[in-house]
Amino acid sequence: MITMDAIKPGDTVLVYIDDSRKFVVKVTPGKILGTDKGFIKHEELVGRLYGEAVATSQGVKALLLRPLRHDYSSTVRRITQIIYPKDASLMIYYSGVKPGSIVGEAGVGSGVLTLSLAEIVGESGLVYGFDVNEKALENAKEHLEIHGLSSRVRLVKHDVREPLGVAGLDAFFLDMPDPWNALESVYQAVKPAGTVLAYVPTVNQVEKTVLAMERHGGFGDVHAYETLLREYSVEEGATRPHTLMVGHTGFIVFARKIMVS
Ligand SMILES: C[S@@+](CC[C@H](N)C(=O)[O-])C[C@H]1O[C@@H](n2cnc3c(N)ncnc32)[C@H](O)[C@@H]1O
Repeated sequence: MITMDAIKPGDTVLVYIDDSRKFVVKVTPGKILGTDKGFIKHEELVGRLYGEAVATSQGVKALLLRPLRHDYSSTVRRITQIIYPKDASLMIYYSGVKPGSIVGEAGVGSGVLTLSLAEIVGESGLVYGFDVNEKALENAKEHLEIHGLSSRVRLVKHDVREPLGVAGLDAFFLDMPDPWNALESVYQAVKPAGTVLAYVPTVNQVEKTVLAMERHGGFGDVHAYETLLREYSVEEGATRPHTLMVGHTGFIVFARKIMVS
């Protein structure tokens, strides 16, 4: 028999009105979700099933969904540029990160990638999230708590261009202006054959990162990628790509740690 979980206090729910009105709430009776399409009292969610719809105070339909990884980018409070799902998904896929992995990340920024990594490494894994900005760490902490993922992440205020004080990591993710200056500290933190993924917005940064990896000598299987994702408008007899798309986000550099002889 298939059992369906009813929403209870403390659960995390994605309240979806439309693509520009998605809200993550930790269900807390007494609290209210306010939107420009009306409000919903949290207690109205308790006992509902995921997948059900409720009406806002203005009678607008809102779906009750489970937050997925690609919802993080549209629901976190953005205090920095973020990594989009099309890039985060490829980076995570190439990294080999899985349940039980121990990974590093810098900078944490708005925490979009941190949330996905925390979800993937599971209860037995760990994410070290480094950032020089205290506000970024506080913001990420708040989001991790809402999603019940705090225990899987250690947030550390630290400049990753300096030694990290951790070793044996399975993978390291870099999203910072000058990843080439963090290569030695990342090299020391990652285990042999571990993966390193850098995300940079310009081709100049790609070149600097790849050339620095070559000069360093401790990185092999180095590649640079760009991802393009195009959504379609589906209408009978008139299905076609959306007129507008996200034309540019950033580039991804992939490498594996190799032993320096
Ligand atoms: C673009 S944001 C990262 C966004 C994040 N990946 C996300 O998806 O939300 C870049 C972050 O790197 C941090 N940063 C810059 N240089 C750093 C360094 N040397 N060490 C650690 N963090 C650094 C900044 O403070 C900023 O929060």
